[in-house]
Amino acid sequence: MELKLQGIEHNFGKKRILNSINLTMSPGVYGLLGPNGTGKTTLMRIVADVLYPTRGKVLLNEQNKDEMGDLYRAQIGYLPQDLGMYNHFSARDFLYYVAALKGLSKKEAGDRIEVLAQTVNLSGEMDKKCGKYSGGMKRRLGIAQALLNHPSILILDEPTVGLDPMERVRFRNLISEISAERIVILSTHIVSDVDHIAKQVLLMGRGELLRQGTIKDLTFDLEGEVWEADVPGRMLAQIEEKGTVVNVQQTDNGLALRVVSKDPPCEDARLVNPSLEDVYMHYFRRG
Ligand SMILES: Nc1ncnc2c1ncn2[C@@H]1O[C@H](COP(=O)(O)OP(=O)(O)OP(=O)(O)O)[C@@H](O)[C@H]1O
Repeated sequence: MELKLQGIEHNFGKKRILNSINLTMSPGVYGLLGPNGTGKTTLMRIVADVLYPTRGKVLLNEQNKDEMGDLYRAQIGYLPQDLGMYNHFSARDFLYYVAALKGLSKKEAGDRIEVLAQTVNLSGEMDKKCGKYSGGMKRRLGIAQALLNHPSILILDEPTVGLDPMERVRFRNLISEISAERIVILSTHIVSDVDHIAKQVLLMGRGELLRQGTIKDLTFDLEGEVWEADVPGRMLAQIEEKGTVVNVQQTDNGLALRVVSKDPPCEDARLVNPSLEDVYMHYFRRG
C-alpha cells in the first residue's frame, strides 16, 4: 500500500497554509511534528478527505482519492483533535452510533466493538457513560471509533493532548501495536510521542515539510554538534549566542547546559549523542 501526496497546497482566504507538500507513505507510523499553527491539522484533514486542498493530489496506490470517492473514505480512520462524544451515551452506544454512520451492520458492529474494546483496553468500561470517562479513556475510545471500519490509513490529530505520562506511554504502545499493516499519521508537538514508535518523522514548519527521515537519520544530522557543559550562570547569554541551548538545569555550582552548536560552546564541553528533542529544538527554537 502506498499513499502519496503530490504538490499539496492550501490557502485559507489569501493566507497560504500549506506549501507544496510532497510525501510518499507506506505502512508504519509517521510522526508529524511541529509547533502550533504550522498546518498539521490542515494537512491531516486533507488526507482524511474532509477538506479539499487548493492544489495538489492525494493518491492511494496510484489512484486519485477524488476519483475513488467512498472507496477511499472506507479506508480512512480519523481521530480529530476535538472528537465530539455524546456525554449521555454509553461508550458502547457511541461506538454503535459511529459504526452505523460508517455503514456497518448491527451484527458486524457488535462483533467489532467487542474486539476493539479489548484492543483499547476498555472492555470493562463499555457501559459507562462517555461523560464519565477520563481524558485517557476518551482518547482510547476515540481510537476505537477510528478503527471500526478496519481502516488501512489511520489519522490521529494530537491524540495524546491532556494525557498523564502513564496514559501517554500506554497510548504510544497501542499505536505501535495497531500500526503493523496500516499507515498511521500522528500529529503532535510532543517529541516523546513519536520518539520510540515512528518509522518516519516529518518535521513541519510554516506549512512546509522541513525534513523527513527516520529518527536515526534526523539525529545523525546533528552528530558531533550536541554538547553538555557545566558553567557558571553568568555564561548563559554568551553560550546562547553560539548555539541553541536545548536544556538548562540549575546545579549547586551553576548551570548544566545542553547545547547544539557546530563548535564547542565553551571549554570543557562534552560531546553527547543527539536526541530527537535536540533536532526539534534546533529546527524550531525561534518559532
Ligand atoms: N478554517 C480555517 N480558516 C482560516 N484559517 C484557518 C482555518 N483552520 C486553520 N487555519 C489557520 O491555519 C494555520 C494552520 O492551522 P492548523 O490547525 O493546520 O495548524 P496545526 O499545526 O495543526 O496547529 P496546532 O498544533 O495548534 O493544532 C493557522 O494559522 C490557523 O489559524
